[in-house]
Amino acid sequence: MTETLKRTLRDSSAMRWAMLILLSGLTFSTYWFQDFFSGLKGLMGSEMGFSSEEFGRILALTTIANMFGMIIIGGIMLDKWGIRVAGIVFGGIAVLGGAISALAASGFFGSDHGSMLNMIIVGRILFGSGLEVVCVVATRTIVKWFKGYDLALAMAINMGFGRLGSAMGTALSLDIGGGHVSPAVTFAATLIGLALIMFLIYTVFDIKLDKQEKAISDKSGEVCDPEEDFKFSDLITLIKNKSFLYIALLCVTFYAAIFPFMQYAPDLLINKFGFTQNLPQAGEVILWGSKAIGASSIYLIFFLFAILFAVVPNNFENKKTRFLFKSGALIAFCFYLFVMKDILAIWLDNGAKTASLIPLGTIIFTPIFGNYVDKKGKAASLMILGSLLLIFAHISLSILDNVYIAYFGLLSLGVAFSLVPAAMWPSVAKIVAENRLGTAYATMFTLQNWGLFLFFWGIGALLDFVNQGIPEGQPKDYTIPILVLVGCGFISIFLSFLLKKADRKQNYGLELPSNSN
Ligand SMILES: C[C@H](N)C(=O)N[C@@H](CCCCN)C(=O)O
Repeated sequence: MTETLKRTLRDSSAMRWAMLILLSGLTFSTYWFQDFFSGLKGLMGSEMGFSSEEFGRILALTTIANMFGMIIIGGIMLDKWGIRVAGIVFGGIAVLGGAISALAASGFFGSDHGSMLNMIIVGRILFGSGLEVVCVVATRTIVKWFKGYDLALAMAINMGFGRLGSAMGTALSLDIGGGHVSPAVTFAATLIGLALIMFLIYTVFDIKLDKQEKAISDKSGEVCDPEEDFKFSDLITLIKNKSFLYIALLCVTFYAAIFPFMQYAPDLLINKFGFTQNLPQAGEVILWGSKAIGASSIYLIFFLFAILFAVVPNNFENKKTRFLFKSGALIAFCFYLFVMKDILAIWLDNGAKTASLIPLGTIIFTPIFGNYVDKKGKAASLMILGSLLLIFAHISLSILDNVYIAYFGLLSLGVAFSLVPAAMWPSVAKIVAENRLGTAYATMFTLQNWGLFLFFWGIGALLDFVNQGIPEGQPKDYTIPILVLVGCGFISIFLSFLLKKADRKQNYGLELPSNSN
């Protein structure tokens, strides 16, 4: 687009990506807070005396307000108040929830088992409502800025920030806590506070964009598709739409097999495959830290240049440039792996750090698949493939006992966890009109929370049930709790096929490139 055609902030690519980063702070920090307990499960048992069932209860009750309509209420507020107010209010609720959980874990409300457990749960319920509505706000905001411009890629990058938060929360919480739960909870809650400040900065630009768009529509008499208020009849209409119904159910079964699994994955790797949860010595931390920071900074500089290079218009038109860029990226990555090899070896021995590779891997894969969906389409087929990988992953981590196959299982879980979301979320924007997207995402997230509730709690309770009589600290058998998730994979495949079939009839173009719409 030439300068003369740039009418608003959203027509500048630099501005769009900058807004995405400001917005993604909330995604990063809320996902961190959602997942960081997974790395602390063992410690929560030994330090606070929480059983697997209680651990599962904390996670499950995070979803309780959402199951009974909180996300829908948030969606209605979003429609009424707009992105800015809804983001601030629900981001604020997440901060408040985080703060209550942090105070509870520090013993502020009482240091007995019951007070700690109950008040952590109160904090998590508030946090959970904030997390989900913030996610709807983020999605709505991305559509506002990126419609017509690499929407799937932008959504994938936003999810990448979320996954980075999950990965870092899982991998580093034990180290951040220094062997205690409370500092790790305080750190996680502080992150959400900082992200809210980033969102406040975002709102300044959002106001400016609204003013520019209003001025343009006043001048030209253009009438924009108005955002319509939530009506319950919309819900009925949505659910009656077969493609929407299948994708919403797929969202339930697919995420039920992934998010709950991730909360238990570090403990599973420790119990089933003998991974460690040892904290490194102070000297080792300094040595690895300096090595990792050195190598990562060099790689980051290279990476920033690559991005700069990539955003210069028409750079990739040239075949030779493209080849040079790709070879440079590969050489830099090999160098990076070489420098980091000792750290990687230790990383791959630690349960929480290995489990963090699942969300970490999705950061690379999700934008690649997002870009593929933008350019080539095939969203429904990719959801089928993702569900197949999910089945392989859970079989390899439950009934099989080989650690190398388990690594493959984790890898395929990472690919599935990239493929399905990269294809699913932009597809919703094809099935549902833009002014109904808030309702659509809120409905999907509500249903998804029912599945999460069941499996967050169910896995913990089943784990206690099948390991009755085994004292804390002795290896637990995870076979049956994880095998149950294979069932979710089979239902996901079935739903993906139904979706593909329904799309053929309803012609939403799920198999077509997004950028052609
Ligand atoms: C946590 C939330 N309910 C969720 O499902 N998040 C999705 C991403 C949704 C993005 C929609 N644009 C996830 O895969 O994390």
